[in-house]
Amino acid sequence: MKQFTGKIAILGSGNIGLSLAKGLVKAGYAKPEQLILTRRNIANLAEFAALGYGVDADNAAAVAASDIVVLAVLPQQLNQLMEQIKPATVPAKQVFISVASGVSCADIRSKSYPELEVIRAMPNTAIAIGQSMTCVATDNAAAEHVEEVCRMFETVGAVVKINEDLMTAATALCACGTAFFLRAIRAASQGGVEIGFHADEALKMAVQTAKGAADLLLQMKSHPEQEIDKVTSPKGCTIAGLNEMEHNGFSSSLIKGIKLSALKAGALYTKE
Ligand SMILES: NC(=O)C1=CN([C@@H]2O[C@H](COP(=O)(O)OP(=O)(O)OC[C@H]3O[C@@H](n4cnc5c(N)ncnc54)[C@H](O)[C@@H]3O)[C@@H](O)[C@H]2O)C=CC1
Ligand SMILES: O=C(O)[C@@H]1CCC=N1
Repeated sequence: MKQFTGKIAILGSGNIGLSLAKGLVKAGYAKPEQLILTRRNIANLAEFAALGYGVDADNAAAVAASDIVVLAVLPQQLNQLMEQIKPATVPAKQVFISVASGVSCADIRSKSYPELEVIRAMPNTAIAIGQSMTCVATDNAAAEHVEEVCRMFETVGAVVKINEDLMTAATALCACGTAFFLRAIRAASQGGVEIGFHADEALKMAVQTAKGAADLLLQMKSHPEQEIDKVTSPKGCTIAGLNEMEHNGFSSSLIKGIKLSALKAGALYTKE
């Protein structure tokens, strides 16, 4: 794998920013010294500084020193951040990647320069361990820069290029999705406790069962229902449990939750 040779600023190193930083270093895409992490309170980044990561409270200085700038603040914090970094932004030098939900490439340019190249990326927190599902979209970036950004995210998981108008849908399905599947695993483990396992064993069993189910789809390239049909023996216990879950709205509640998250993702940002 070709290592990136430039500098990457991650502005707003909270949950997703730090997950990205850890993932890129773990994958060997960049060394800690090639990353500059910013955060309002950099005391919270002391353990990263000790590991050799660049840490700075000054967003503009971080941008000035970087080739790739990752915007990883909350949508409601973005306008202020763009104001802070405008003096250091040089469109011919830096490519901007925004992971902020509900903020378009055009919104970002409207707070910066019209020629700024902006690529949106929607990863999830599994990026820290190289298992993200990252969706990438742009409305103006050069093909070579999009390819570099895809290469970067491919080192830390799977990448799909999508149209920008599907970015809020990607947020709900893939980024919020991590929490949805985790809650499903937690609920399964609670069921396991009720039928006789200690909490730690129940969780371990539920986690491995979920991992095996996901891997069946990935490795066999089959449809979930094909695999479900292999589990549900006639008059058996699986179909009894599964139908009971469906009578209680299992699929419906997931679908409704994903639709609501997508609506909310599209309404997180206020232009002014
Ligand atoms: N958490 C997740 O799983 C994902 C989050 N996102 C998006 O990533 C963005 C960040 O989300 P989280 O990491 O969850 O939030 P967070 O609150 O954990 O991280 C945001 C960080 O930005 C810092 N910050 C705020 N203003 C700043 C400024 N002017 N300069 C420097 N640092 C500043 C905050 O101190 C905080 O540490 C959001 O836009 C969210 O929509 C996208 C995909 C997944
Ligand atoms: O909950 C949120 O708003 C962010 C965006 C996707 C995941 N976390």
